[in-house]
Amino acid sequence: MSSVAAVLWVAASSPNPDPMNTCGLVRALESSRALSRCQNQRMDNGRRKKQTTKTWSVMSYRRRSAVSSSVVASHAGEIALSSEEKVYNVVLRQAALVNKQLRSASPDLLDDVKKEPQEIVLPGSLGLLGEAYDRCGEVCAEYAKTFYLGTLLMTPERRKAIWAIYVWCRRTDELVDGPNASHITPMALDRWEARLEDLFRGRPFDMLDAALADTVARYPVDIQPFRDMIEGMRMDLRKSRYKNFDDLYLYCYYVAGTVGLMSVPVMGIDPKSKATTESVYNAALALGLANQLTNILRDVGEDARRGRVYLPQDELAQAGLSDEDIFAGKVTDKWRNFMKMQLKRARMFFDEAEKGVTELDAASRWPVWASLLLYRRILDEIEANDYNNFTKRAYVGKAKKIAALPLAYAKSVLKTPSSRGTN
Ligand SMILES: CC(C)=CCC/C(C)=C/CC/C(C)=C/CC/C(C)=C/COP(=O)(O)OP(=O)(O)O
Repeated sequence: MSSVAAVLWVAASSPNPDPMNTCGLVRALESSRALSRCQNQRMDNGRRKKQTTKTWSVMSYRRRSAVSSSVVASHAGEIALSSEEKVYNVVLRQAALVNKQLRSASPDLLDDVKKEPQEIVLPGSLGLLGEAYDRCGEVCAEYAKTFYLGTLLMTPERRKAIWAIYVWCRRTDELVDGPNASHITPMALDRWEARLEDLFRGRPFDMLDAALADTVARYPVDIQPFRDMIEGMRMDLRKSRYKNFDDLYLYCYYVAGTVGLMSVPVMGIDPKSKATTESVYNAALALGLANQLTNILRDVGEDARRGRVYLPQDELAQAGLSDEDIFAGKVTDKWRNFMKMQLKRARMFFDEAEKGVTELDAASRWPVWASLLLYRRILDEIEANDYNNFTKRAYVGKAKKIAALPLAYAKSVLKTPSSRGTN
C-alpha cells in the first residue's frame, strides 16, 4: 500500500517551546485518552475499569489541557473536532463492539469466534468460500511475503480472516495506485463503498468479498475503518498537500491507522490482558500511523517526482523550507534538522504502539513485533543515509531483517500482559 499515516504532550505552558510544537502527535494521543476517560465512565466492562483508574492517576492534568486545546469552536459556534478526536471516536466504536462481544461470549469462546455468523448469500456455492480464502492467502503470499509468513503462526481461523482483510485493503489501494489508477473517479470509489456496505450486510459481490463477508460476520469488526480507508483514497485523488500535522494525521489514519483497527478484532487480545480494550486499539492505530509516517519519510523524493508533498506545510515553513527545496532535493542542514524532528515524531508513534503489542493474543505478538521492528528500522536507515530521502531509498537489508526475527520472538515471549502488569 504505497499511498496508504500523538504521543508526548507538550503542555501549552511548557517553558521550553518545541520548534515543531513537539508534535501534534503527542497532543493527539493525550487528547484521545482524555476523551476516552469520559466515555469509559459510561461503560461497564470490568477489565477496562480497572485499567482506567491506573492510567489516569498519572497525567490527568495534561490530558485535560490537551482536550481543551484540541477542540476548536468554528465561526458558527459549532465545536470542530481535531483529527485525533474524530479518529478516536472510531476507536471507541470499534472497542465498544469488541466489549459487547466479550460480555456475551463464554470464556472458552474468547480465543475463537466472537460473533454468531450471519447468513451470507454467496455468489457461488459454499465450497467456493474455502477457495476464496485460499485465494486471499495466495494474494497475501505473493504481495506481502514477510507478513504472510507471520500469519502462518496464527490459528487457521484467524489467519484466513487476516488474509481476507489484507486482500480487501490491497484491492482498495489498487483502485488509486494500481494499473487502472489514472481512470479512477470518485464515482468508482462510491461504487466500491456500496459493495462494502453490501458485504457487511451479508451480500458479497464476488468471492473475495465473500471471504471478507464471512470474516466480518465471525469477528467483531466494525465497518467504519473500512469506509474511512475508502475516504483516504478519495483524499489522495483530490489533495497533494497537507497544511499541518492535524491534516496529515487524518490522512495517515484513513490509509493506514484503519488497518490497525481492522486487524485487532481478528488477531485478538490476550485473555490475561488487563489493559482497556480501547488502549489496545489506540496502540494498533498508532502502529498504522507510525508505519505510514515512516513510509512518507522514506518516499519524499519519489512522491515529489509525482508532484506530491505529504510533509506538513506549516512545519516546512517553520524550518525555513518550501516545496521548491523538496523538488530541488538538496540535503542541507535545514533539511537535516527538519528530518530529525519528523523522525522523532514517527518514533513516538512506534513507542505508543509497542505498549499495545504486549496485550495481543500470544500467537499474534511475534508477527506484529517483527513488522514493527522492521518498519521502525527504516527510520534508522534514513539517518544512516544522512537524511537523503530524495535520491536514496532507505531500506532494511536481508541480514538485518533476519536478525530482527529472534529479537521479535524474544519480545513476544518475554513481554506478556502478566509480566508487565497494567500499561
Ligand atoms: C500494535 C497492535 C496492538 C496491533 C497491531 C495492529 C496492526 C497490524 C497494525 C499495522 C497496520 C498496518 C500494517 C498499516 C499499513 C501501513 C503501511 C504504511 C503499509 C505500507 O505498505 P506498502 O506500501 O506495501 O509497504 P512498502 O512500500 O514498505 O512495501
